[in-house]
Amino acid sequence: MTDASDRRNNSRGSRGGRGPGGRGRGGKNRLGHRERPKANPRVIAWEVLRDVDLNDAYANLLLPAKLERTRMSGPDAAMCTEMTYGTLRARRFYDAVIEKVSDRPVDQIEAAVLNAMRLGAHQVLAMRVADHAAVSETVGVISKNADTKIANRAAGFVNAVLRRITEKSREEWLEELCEGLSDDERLEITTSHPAWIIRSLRQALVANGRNAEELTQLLEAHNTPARVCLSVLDGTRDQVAQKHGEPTELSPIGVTLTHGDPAHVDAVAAGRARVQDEGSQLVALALVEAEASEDPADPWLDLCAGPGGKTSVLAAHAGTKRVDAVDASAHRTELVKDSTRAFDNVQAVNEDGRDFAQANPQTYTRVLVDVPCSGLGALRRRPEARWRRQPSDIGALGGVQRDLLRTAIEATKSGGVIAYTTCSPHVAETLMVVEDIVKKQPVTVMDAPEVLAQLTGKPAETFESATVASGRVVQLWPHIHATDGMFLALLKKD
Ligand SMILES: C[S@@+](CC[C@H](N)C(=O)[O-])C[C@H]1O[C@@H](n2cnc3c(N)ncnc32)[C@H](O)[C@@H]1O
Repeated sequence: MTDASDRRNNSRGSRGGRGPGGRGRGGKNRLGHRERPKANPRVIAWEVLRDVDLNDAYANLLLPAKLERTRMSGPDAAMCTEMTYGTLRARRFYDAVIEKVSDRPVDQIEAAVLNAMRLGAHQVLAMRVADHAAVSETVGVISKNADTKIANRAAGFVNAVLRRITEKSREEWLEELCEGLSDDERLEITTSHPAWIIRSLRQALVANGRNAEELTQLLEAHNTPARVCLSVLDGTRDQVAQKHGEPTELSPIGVTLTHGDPAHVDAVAAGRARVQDEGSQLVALALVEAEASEDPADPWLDLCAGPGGKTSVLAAHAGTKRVDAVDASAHRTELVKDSTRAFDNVQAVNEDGRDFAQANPQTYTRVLVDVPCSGLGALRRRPEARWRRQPSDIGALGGVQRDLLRTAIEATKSGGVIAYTTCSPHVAETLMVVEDIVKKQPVTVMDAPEVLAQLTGKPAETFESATVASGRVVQLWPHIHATDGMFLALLKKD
C-alpha cells in the first residue's frame, strides 16, 4: 500500500479529520436544545492510539483529556480505556498476528490503518466483544473517521485482516506464533515486551535476590491495570477509605479507590489528597521515618520534585520545616506549586538540581533525590512506554543520576539522610549508581527494609532486596508488592 514515509504523511493528514464531536448534528432534547452527538469509545481509542504512534502523545494524559472533552463516562469510558490501554500494551502480540494474516510487515501499513487493526485485534482476542461487532464497528471507525483518501482504500483491508484474525482463538494464535521460538522470544509475544526489557528485568530480579522464574509474573503484572491509589495527607485516611475505598496494604496514608472518580473525592479537590502509587508513598515516607540527627529548624530538600507527588508527602510530614522543591523544568515546577497548594511550607524552585545543591552545601537534614529515569517500574501505568524507551536511554541517564546523587550528598548536613529513588528496577539506574557513589562519598548505606518494616508493620523480609556496602536497599515489585517498581536507597551522611 504505502511505504513508511507515506504512512506518516497520510496519517498526519488524518488528524485534521472529523473528531467524535464533529460527526452528525445531534438531535434536540425535550427542551428543544441541541444535544451533543454521543462520542464513540472506539473512535476515541483509535485517535489516542494513532496520536501515541505518530505524535509521541502520552496515553495517560491524552485519553483523560478526550474523555473529559467528550463528556464520556461510566461504561463507555471504561470500555474506551480498556480498548486504548489494552491495545497499547499487547501491541507486540497483535502486530505479530496482523503480519501473519496481512503478509505485510506492520511498518509498511499506515498508522491510521494499523491502529484500527490493532484495536480490532484487541477486541477479538482479549475483550468479550462479539466477533461480528468487533469487525464491523472497527471498520466503521476507519470508514467514517479517517481521511477520505485513507478510508476508501483501507476499509476493505481492515475488514479482511480482522475477519482472518477471528478465525482463531487467542490461544491458537499464541501457539502458532510461538512455535520454535526461544524462551525470551516467546515471552516477547505472550507478554508483549521488547526483548531488551525482558533481559533487563531478569537481571534486576536476580541482582535483588529474587528468582528469575518470577519474570513471567512480573511481565504479566505490567499488563494488569493498576488500581487507583490515593495518598491522604491530612490525617483523614480512615474517613476517605470508608467513603471511597479501602486502606492500602502497605502505606499508612494510602487508600485504594474501589469506586468513583478520584477528582470527586473532596480531599483531592482541596489538594489534601492526591492520586499516587503506593510505592511512591512508601519511599517518600521512608525518608521521613529514617533516623536522622536534626534540629527543628533544619529544612528538607526535594531535588527532582516535579510534578510534586512526593513533595506533598514530605510537606505534610515536615511540620513547620521548610521543604525546598527543585526541578529543572519550568513547567514541572509550576505543577509542584499546584500539587502543594494546600501547604505553606513548600518553596518551589526552577533550577538545575545539581547547581542548586552545590549552592547550598550542608544545609538539609532530609533530602529526596527521585532522579529522572527510564520508568521501567511504571509500565502498568504508561502502556506505551515499553515501546518508546530504548536501551540507549539508560546509559544517557546514568551521568545525571550520579551527579544528582553526589550533589544531594553535598547539600546534606552531617547526620542527615538522603533517599535515592527511581521508578525503575534497571540495575544501571539503581544498584550500580548507589554502588559507584557510596565508594567515593562520605555516606553509609542504611537498612531500608527495616525502615519500611517500621512504617508498614510488615516483617523486613517483605522488602528484602540487595545489599550495598554494609547496608540494604529496597526494590519494590508490581508482582510482589502490587506497587510500581520503585527502588529506594537510604544513605546517612557521615
Ligand atoms: C521521576 S521525576 C520526579 C517525580 C517527583 N518526585 C514526584 O514524585 O512527583 C524526575 C524529575 O526530575 C526532573 N529533572 C531532570 N533533570 C533534573 C535536574 N538536573 N535537576 C533537577 N530536576 C531534574 C524532571 O523534570 C522530573 O520532573
